[in-house]
Amino acid sequence: MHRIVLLLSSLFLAGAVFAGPVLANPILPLSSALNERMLIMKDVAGYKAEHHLPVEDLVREQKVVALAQEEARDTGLDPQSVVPFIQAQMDVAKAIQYRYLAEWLSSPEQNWRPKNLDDVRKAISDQDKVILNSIGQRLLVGRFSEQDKSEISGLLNAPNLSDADKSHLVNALSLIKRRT
Ligand SMILES: O=C(O)C(=O)C[C@]1(C(=O)O)C=C[C@@H](O)C=C1
Repeated sequence: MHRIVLLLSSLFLAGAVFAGPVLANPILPLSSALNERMLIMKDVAGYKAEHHLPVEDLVREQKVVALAQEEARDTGLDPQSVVPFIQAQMDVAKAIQYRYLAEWLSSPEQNWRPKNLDDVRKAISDQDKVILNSIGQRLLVGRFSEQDKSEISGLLNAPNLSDADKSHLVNALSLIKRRT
């Protein structure tokens, strides 16, 4: 009986120890929002291919940066420190789109139509909010460690994403600071 009580209480303690950090750890929601953002690039590339639009849209990029800086302020992040990260996300987004376009030259996508660009851009902004919020939460308990960076890299799995893209993203991510 004594042993059972001991076993149950140690299981309970182990649960308590694990439950806290796992629930409080924003690395999973952060990585899945990063993946979601990159997955959306298939629709962006498809729409641009259909409408003969260039991948790079610098006017849109300025808007994305401005929206992110606003979100950063609301989340307690230093708005200036998010700029290299947001730019890295857009660099990677462009690289992914170019890879889709290259792929479609020899194997066009069958029975598939891209979503409307306005809807897709709304979805991108929504993911940016989730991403910046998770980063804000994570920075409340300290900076991103090397282990966090490699954990995030390991969770990034969107199609057409290279290892160099992953490093570019996580390196820029670790430059983000909270507002002082
Ligand atoms: O909205 C677009 O047109 C995109 O291609 C997406 C995105 C982004 O990542 O937010 C990427 C590249 C463009 O230059 C502008 C914005």
